[in-house]
Amino acid sequence: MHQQSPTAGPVQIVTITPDHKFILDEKKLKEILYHRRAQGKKISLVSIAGDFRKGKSFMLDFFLRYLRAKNQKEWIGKESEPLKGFDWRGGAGRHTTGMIMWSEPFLMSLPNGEEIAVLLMDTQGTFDSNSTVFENAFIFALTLLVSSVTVYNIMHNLQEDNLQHLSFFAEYGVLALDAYHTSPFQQLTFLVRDWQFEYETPYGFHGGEEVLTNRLQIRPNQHHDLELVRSRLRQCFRKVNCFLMPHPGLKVTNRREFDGRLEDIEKDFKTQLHSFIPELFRSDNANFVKEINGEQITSTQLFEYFRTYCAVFASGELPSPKAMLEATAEANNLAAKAVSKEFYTRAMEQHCGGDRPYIHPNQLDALHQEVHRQSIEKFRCARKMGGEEMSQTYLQDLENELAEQYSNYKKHNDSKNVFAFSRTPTTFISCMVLCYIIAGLLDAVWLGGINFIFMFAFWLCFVLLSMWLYTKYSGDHAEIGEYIDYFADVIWVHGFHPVYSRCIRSAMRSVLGHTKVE
Ligand SMILES: Nc1nc2c(ncn2[C@@H]2O[C@H](COP(=O)(O)OP(=O)(O)OP(=O)(O)O)[C@@H](O)[C@H]2O)c(=O)[nH]1
Ligand SMILES: [Mg+2]
Repeated sequence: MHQQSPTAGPVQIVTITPDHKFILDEKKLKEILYHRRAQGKKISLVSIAGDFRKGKSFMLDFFLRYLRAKNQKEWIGKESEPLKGFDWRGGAGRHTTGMIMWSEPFLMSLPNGEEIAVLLMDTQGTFDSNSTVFENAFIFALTLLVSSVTVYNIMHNLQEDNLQHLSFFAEYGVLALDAYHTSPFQQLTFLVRDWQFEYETPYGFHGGEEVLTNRLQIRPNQHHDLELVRSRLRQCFRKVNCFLMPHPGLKVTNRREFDGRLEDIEKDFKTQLHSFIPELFRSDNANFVKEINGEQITSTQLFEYFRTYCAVFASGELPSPKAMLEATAEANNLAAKAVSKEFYTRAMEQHCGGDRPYIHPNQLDALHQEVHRQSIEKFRCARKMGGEEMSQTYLQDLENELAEQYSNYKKHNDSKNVFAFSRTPTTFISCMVLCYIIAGLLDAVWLGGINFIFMFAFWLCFVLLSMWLYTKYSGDHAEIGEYIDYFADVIWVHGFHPVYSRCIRSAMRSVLGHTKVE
């Protein structure tokens, strides 16, 4: 795990307006997901969702401490240190609004040594008096869709309404399961706060599993809806588990001046934090890395999913599970396209980016052909949802975008060619002068018979130079101009340049008076 910069902090990526519309801040989200530390890496997004005023942001700050401490045993911090990071506070009015992500990814290693980027996200609490049903559903849906691990924070007990809340997603999940044979959601962890029945069921994951099994049991004569949610939940979430957390103590809940310091928190709570958080961030958990359609995705892809899902929800109504499935397929193609385009850009930047010198147009073209081929191949090989027809549309888009990028690289490369622009006429004029002098000298020593060779070279240079001038100033037959440039390059590199460098070196030797100038 890497050191975070001192400016790292919470960033609002989704804002909810007073008229209950939401706005995705693509620029800020892009800054996080395209952070240099996350580039090209697989991603894990751990989020927390649930009712308002139930200690979600507070809990996230402990996640933050764990990730910052780089696996140290004493990750939980000092006894008198205030708890900071995602904003949390006491009181009855809701605090977090929209969706908030930590500005920098954390790095973790998978058991096979591969580094992945881990992100944290806080969400607006549901069911406060200001938010609408759609708002709640939107927050919850988007969180589940983009996260690899969602912590569903609930108070006191796992109740029927908590399960009902998930019924819509279960329906979508089953649809996706039928269509693509892979479960769309990964890990759902119920986190029961203030568990009061420790005498009956112990704190921790073991107790949680007991409660969960009990609640998910299908009983005879149960209402059809209740039965459906239960049967589907385990099907469409790849992992569902539950953790029972003790009450943190009265100083935490009742004191206005409580600032999150550990010395004010009950020992039981701290002990359970030690068992909950390291387990939640276990990198050998198969569901830790975000997957869509059975493929582990990178941060670039996640960005496309975010955008597409937000566009689907923009109508202001919760879309049907079928529409969500279509959106996922669309996002899946968009993400594959983004990865291929990123590959193309990165490879081209390496060879002809802003800080690279001018390269010959033929060389640039050969580079483009090869990188383009690989980029298209990458798109074709990516697992895509939505069938061949949908993927063809996106392939065409990719082709167009790559062609546009190539034309920009060409223009940029040409603009670096100031010297090369003057090199062609300089070379030809020098050749002509040289040929003319040699022909004159030969004439003077009565060897005029072989003059025709030099006069031929003279006129050849003259014709090439005229043609070159014509192509440059008229803009016609640009490829002929490029060939002439190439020919002049060859003469320059193999003829003039070595002679010229040798002259400079010997001139320097004679000026400096020693022989070791290279
Ligand atoms: N009862 C109880 N209170 C807690 C717990 N953890 C933190 N709190 C307190 O709950 C209050 C709200 O904490 P936040 O983290 O801001 O809660 P939140 O769920 O993020 O609230 P919203 O952002 O408004 O949705 C604070 O006073 C915390 O001290 C807990 O486990 N149980
Ligand atoms: Mg909060």
